[in-house]
Amino acid sequence: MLRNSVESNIDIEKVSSYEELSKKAANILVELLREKPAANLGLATGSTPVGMYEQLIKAYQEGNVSFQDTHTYNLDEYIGLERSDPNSYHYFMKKTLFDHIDINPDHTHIPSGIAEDLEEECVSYERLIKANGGIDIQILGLGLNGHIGFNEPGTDFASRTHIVKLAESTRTANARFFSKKEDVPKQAITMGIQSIMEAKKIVLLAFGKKKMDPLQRLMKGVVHPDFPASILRLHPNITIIYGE
Ligand SMILES: N[C@@H]1[C@@H](O)[C@H](O)[C@@H](COP(=O)(O)O)O[C@@H]1O
Repeated sequence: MLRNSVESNIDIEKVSSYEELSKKAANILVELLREKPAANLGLATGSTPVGMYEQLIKAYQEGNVSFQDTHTYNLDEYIGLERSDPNSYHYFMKKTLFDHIDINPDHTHIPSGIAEDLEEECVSYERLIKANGGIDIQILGLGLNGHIGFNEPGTDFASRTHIVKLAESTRTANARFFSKKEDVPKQAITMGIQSIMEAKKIVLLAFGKKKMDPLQRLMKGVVHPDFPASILRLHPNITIIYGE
């Protein structure tokens, strides 16, 4: 699919600090949860949403929000890392958010990268999201090569949860969290592009100079699998919060 000039209805908000980005993003989720405490949140890892998680914890501690009835679905996980591995996204989410709020651990869902049958894991993860009514708001970061979740360039726009081979550039970008690049897994399990596009609302966060080129490409480039995030322009309800 190639499209050059897509009329876009993106709600785009520029911020002047990372703190402002984090507060705005957290507020969107807090507002949703006040209206719909049993909402399904689609969550992301990476460094960009960390400040938003801090704000959510603060909102919880101040009594402004509860997660008791909330369900969460994470985008992705590395293949082969135990849940207790500090580099796994299970560990990241537990330490960064879940351990600090009143969410029921049984309501937090992350694809398993150590499932015996990974293909079956993909199918059941998709099924789980659907069975619970779909994602109300999906938080996304932006990979430098346009990846969303771990959907690397070339991923079919119709993809659902699947297993991916990570791009070398992604392994290099994420090596900062590992002691050496060779330790970065070569594969991951990720919600697909179609699974992401089915979220009722998407909030994409991008902060820092190096994210400005990919963001520009998302906003103005050709909508094409070579740059997976470009598909987001076709989502009917997307907010982008960015700053540098
Ligand atoms: N799988 C994650 C993505 O979901 C995330 O958006 C991206 C950007 O991360 P950061 O926010 O650290 O730049 O990193 C990883 O590859």
